[in-house]
Amino acid sequence: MAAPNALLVMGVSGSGKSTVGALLASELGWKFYDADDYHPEENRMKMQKGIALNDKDRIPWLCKLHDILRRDVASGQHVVLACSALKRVYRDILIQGKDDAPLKCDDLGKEEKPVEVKLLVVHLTGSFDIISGRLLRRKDHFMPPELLQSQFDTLETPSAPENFIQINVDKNLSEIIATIMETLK
Ligand SMILES: Nc1ncnc2c1ncn2[C@@H]1O[C@H](COP(=O)(O)OP(=O)(O)O)[C@@H](O)[C@H]1O
Ligand SMILES: O=C(O)[C@H](O)[C@@H](O)[C@H](O)[C@H](O)COP(=O)(O)O
Repeated sequence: MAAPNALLVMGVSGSGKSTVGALLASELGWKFYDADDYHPEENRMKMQKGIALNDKDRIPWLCKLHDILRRDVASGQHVVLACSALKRVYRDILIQGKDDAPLKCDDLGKEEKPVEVKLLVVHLTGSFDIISGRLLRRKDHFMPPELLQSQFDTLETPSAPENFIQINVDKNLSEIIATIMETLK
């Protein structure tokens, strides 16, 4: 694949997406988006109540994120997105949008030339024990640690032909960032 214009930092809740994504964006000088900031209030309330999201909850949210990625890429802006993107179909929506009605990602009108989101997926992977330990220590966050098992249950690990790397979250942050920077060289 040609050099990516967008990086997706994905994984279950507590895997380090927001932390790694923000550091990486700052290192690269790319724009950073945290998908958590784009959940509608209903989704946040649902998670706060300890109920896992389903496809119907997530798809409009992913479409909105696709629109943002495409808009930025079209203007020459490179982006880092931290987003759970647990299933393959969710990652496909981030790349291509979702054409079939009634959910329509394209609210931007017709562009003059096709815009391709060339995504490198960085999957932060780790054991349930390490990640749940981090979630239990994390303060002031709406996501209850009790939802972690459902995140592992939903997770579809990236596989070919997806353009991806996997990094274990037992590494420290500087090692993780260095690995990603090396991949981008
Ligand atoms: N590689 C790491 N080593 C140690 N702690 C980490 C690492 N990555 C993230 N953390 C910590 O783990 C917690 C969860 O990270 P966070 O970025 O909020 O995850 P996510 O966005 O995937 O939910 C935070 O308190 C963060 O500081
Ligand atoms: O698709 C989902 O179920 C959510 O996006 C979820 O995966 C995400 O993890 C929460 O928004 C909590 O946010 P943190 O990932 O920051 O814990």
